[in-house]
Amino acid sequence: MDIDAWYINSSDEDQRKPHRLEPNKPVSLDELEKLGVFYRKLDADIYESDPELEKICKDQGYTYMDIITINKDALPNYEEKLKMFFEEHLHMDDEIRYILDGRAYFDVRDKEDRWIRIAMSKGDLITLPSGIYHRFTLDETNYTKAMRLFVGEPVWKAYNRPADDLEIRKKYLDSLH
Ligand SMILES: CSCCC(=O)/C(O)=C/O
Ligand SMILES: [Fe+2]
Repeated sequence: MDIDAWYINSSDEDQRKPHRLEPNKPVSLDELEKLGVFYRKLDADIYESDPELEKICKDQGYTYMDIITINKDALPNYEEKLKMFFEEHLHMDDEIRYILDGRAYFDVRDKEDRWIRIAMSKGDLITLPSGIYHRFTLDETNYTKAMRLFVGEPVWKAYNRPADDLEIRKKYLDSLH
């Protein structure tokens, strides 16, 4: 399974640009898994009747799913939401997203607090663990459609950084040892 992830520079350029270092410093699936980030590729053309997706949901206990389309015309309060998604934050629960169409980036912090950018495109399913600092942005295509999965009723609340005193953050940091 292949993933395109890399360390980013800290330039103030448009967040939608790749922000690759020169030379590029890629991050492997193994390195991401050590941070608790899991990735897999599915066939998004058959998401409505995909036995593989059904099995994942059953095994992981994902009982909630909805679909969000993120572009200027489809998402109410588009600019405000994009700004919110790009604020560094964490959640009390895992963030599970399955890209059905379009492209986007998730950024996650590594153990040394450096940003890693993960390129997401059609068929990519990602799980970010509860307590990890992260953010989300569209890329320069300005469009993605994603399934959001959840165990039980969804809780969308984001805790912006600093949230270091939260138990979930401490638990996450402990899990890295
Ligand atoms: C692709 S869904 C929008 C992003 C989001 O829900 C979130 O919490 C980003 O961190
Ligand atoms: Fe999030």
